[in-house]
Amino acid sequence: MTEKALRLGTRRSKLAMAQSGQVANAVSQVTGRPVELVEITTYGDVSREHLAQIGGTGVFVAALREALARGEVDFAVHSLKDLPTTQPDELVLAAVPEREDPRDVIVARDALKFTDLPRGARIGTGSPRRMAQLNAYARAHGLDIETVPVRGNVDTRIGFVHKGELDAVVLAAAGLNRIGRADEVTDFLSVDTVLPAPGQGALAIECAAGNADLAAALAELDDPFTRAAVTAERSLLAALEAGCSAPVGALADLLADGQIVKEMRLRAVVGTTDGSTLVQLSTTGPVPHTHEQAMALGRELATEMLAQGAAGLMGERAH
Ligand SMILES: NCc1[nH]cc(CCC(=O)O)c1CC(=O)O
Repeated sequence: MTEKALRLGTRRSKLAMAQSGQVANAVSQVTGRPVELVEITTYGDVSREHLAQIGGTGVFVAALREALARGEVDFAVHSLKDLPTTQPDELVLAAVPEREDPRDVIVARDALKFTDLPRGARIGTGSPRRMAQLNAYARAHGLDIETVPVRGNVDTRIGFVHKGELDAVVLAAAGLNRIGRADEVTDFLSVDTVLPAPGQGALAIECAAGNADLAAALAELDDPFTRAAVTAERSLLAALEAGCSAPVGALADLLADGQIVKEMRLRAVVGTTDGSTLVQLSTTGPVPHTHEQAMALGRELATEMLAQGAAGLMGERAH
């Protein structure tokens, strides 16, 4: 006889449904149980206000967490970059699966590359992080671009380009990959140009801390390197006291000598949205083996960035 289905709480957006569907398959493989999707509407899905205005952190996540806390669902899948850095005691990040491509990309008209955009090109992004770095690059390389705030799901954003209202939009590669629209990408932005959001490209699988059996089963989907990297990135974000809508980019990766992994590198940037000032730093350290070591890597880099004036560049604090 089949066991009772596990209930996976998910947002209804195409991206959320795609990533929940993929995780559902993986979870039913490791648990041997069927997984059913339970759709939950979040404030971030219904609000027409700009994300920065509604206060950033966690708007997509709160409703899913409430459903978990009420026991209406057994686990939830979040985009890690949308997850607040403070973890509620009653919930646990049971798994952080292997990360997808962390880069940002552009989808531009006429298959244009970022550096081939014509003078005065209008690029849609509502993200202060993307604005700051794109504008900084443009200033340094004599590009004349205008970043235009946009919001909405991936279809809406790409629609602005197809309708001719914008020359390009900036999106995360991972999101496009997950919804099967990777072929719309016209250029991949090097992380030397635009550092992604902390946690970008990674998913978080969360369940009740009290549900130890489920947490243990879900932990089979955890990728320790991804977990260490995103822990360092999010520790940096927390130490800067910035939220997910703050102009903070961060990416941790492994430095290898041939096949031998030597160190973890953490790169981070904070800047003003006009790109006039960036604080950009990098550090390397031993590959973290514990949560605390990964946290320390992020904290240490944040301390250096704050010493270089990072706090003054973040504008109004997201919470
Ligand atoms: N802010 C919305 C959001 N949250 C997660 C992703 C997809 C990429 C990911 O999982 O990191 C996106 C869309 C985007 O930024 O293009």
